[in-house]
Amino acid sequence: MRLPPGRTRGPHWPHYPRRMPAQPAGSIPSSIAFLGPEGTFTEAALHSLGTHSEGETVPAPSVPAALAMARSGEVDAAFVPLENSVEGSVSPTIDGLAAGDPLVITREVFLEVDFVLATRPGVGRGDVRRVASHPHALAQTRGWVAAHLPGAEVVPAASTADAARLVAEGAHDAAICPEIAAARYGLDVVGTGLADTPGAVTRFVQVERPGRLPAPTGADKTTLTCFVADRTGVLLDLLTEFASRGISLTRLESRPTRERLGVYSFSVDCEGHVSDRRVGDALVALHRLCDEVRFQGSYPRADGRAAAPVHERFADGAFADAQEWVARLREGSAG
Ligand SMILES: O=C(O)C(=O)C[C@]1(C(=O)O)C=C[C@@H](O)C=C1
Repeated sequence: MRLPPGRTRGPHWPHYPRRMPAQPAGSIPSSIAFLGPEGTFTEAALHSLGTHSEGETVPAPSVPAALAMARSGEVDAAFVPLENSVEGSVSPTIDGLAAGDPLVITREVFLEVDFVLATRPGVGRGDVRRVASHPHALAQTRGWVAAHLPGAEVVPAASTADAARLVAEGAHDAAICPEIAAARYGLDVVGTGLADTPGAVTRFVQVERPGRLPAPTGADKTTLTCFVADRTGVLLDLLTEFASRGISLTRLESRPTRERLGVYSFSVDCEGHVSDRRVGDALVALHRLCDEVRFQGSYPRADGRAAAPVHERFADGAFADAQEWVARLREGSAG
């Protein structure tokens, strides 16, 4: 099962891991930091786009480090995991985008993830006493590890590829990682199909300093973080602004603000682009309602799902008509 020596990248990149269909072109920054080291799912997702040569992609040791590189201008963009269909959101990304200098999402990519067990040549599955991986990967393979490596110590690593690198250095016995990471660090694959839920998908995002807003495509998403006062019904008020304009949410979660226990912000993905009148109108309302709304980008959706049909009541023309009507009233006309 071991890949031939030296076969790290190249012919197998386009084939594995599998990218989800309907990837939009998006904007192409010239340098991009990704959660590294080489061999992570994040790197695989980035390369699956086929838009970057190796020299333009820079491995970062962590999600906060990748975001810091984009904020400082050391690179044009960062590419990081945001959520997984089994394990949920990647909190260093959600929280890292909600605080600090603004960054906006300009592209999303979905990648199916599955894991292998990788060891140094000669170390069998029965020899594994310490197994390492990224916490999200450990969570997605908990059942497999309990069944096949009972009693092994489970150690978190900065990424799946970092776990593979540490195994190659002798720090741990085995890594749970992508097959490409096993190949990259010269490890043997001694177990495949480790995911407890086959077909799991991770969503990755490209983020940049504000300045480039991807053009609307008709199938877009907008991401926001809403900071609200701690008062009864505020979440209902917030949701009403979307529902009353026919805007479907694709993700909603609360995150602690770190101010004190019980004070949360809401991280929201909704359908539509800020240049759609209904989305712009909802943002106007949220700006009034919330202590702060952080706009985190409008970008083409890449999950292959069609946008929910927009009722004519919520189409751009309906908003334009209504605004013109009010303008006429303000000029003294009867409407
Ligand atoms: O460690 C990696 O390979 C990553 O790209 C990170 C990450 C994550 O953050 O969830 C990405 C996909 C998998 O779910 C496991 C780990």
